[in-house]
Amino acid sequence: MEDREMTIPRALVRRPSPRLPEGLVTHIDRSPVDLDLAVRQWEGYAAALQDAGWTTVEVEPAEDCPDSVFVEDTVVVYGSVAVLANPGAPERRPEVAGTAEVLEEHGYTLVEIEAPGTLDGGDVLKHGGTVWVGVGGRTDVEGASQLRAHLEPLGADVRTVPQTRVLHLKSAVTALPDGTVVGHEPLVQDPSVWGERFLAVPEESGAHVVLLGGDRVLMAADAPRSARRFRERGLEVVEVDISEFEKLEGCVTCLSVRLRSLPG
Ligand SMILES: NC(=O)NCCC[C@H](N)C(=O)O
Repeated sequence: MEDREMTIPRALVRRPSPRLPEGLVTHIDRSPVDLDLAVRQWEGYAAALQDAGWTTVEVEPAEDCPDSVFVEDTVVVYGSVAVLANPGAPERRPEVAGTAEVLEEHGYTLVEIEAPGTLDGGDVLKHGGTVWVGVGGRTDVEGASQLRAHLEPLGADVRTVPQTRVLHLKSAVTALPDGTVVGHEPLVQDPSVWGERFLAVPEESGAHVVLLGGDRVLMAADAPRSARRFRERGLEVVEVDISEFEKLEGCVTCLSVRLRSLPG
């Protein structure tokens, strides 16, 4: 790995569309989204990444795509390969082209999930060499099997996980730096998938962490009891208010794509 890759971690982000308040809701009731507040929260989120040493790279805004701020759903990055998603919600498919453009400019090898398979990046949890894919919501069996075909030659161990209680797998579980998988139990279909590695957290948003590097994690501000538990485990927790995105079933994870080993 080149020095530059080691020293400049980058994260893709995408400015909210003016049509954000029209974003999809599936598992919760719709409530009004304050666009101005959402933009301020998005800026706060990007600033938190930057404060933690990440260079943010903006994907061209997609003004006609209400959900485009949730950039994570458009791609799965693994090493130097970017697997372009085929989002399970047809309305979101036009979002993928902008992400592809930026990743191509940055030297990634692009491959894609092809119809009839569907896959959203939010259904893919990676840690170490293991990749868990939530199947049953926006991602289907065919999409997961195409992802496996792309990633197994790269050495990934790809495992499918049933997932229907929330929008995406990473709305239910994410991983702490040491590989502990955290989830709010009522929303996790089958915690036994993770065995001893599973840690229950008391709040829904407590299950959503973005790894910022080292022992530092980013999470939403509305899970203070989970944040306390993480601090007790020795983690440094950065909290951001993302209330307007949560009204559209968004989490901290879905607002960026972290590029840990940028090629070229
Ligand atoms: N990865 C994520 O959790 N993405 C959130 C997407 C929310 C958006 N309103 C959607 O339904 O697609």
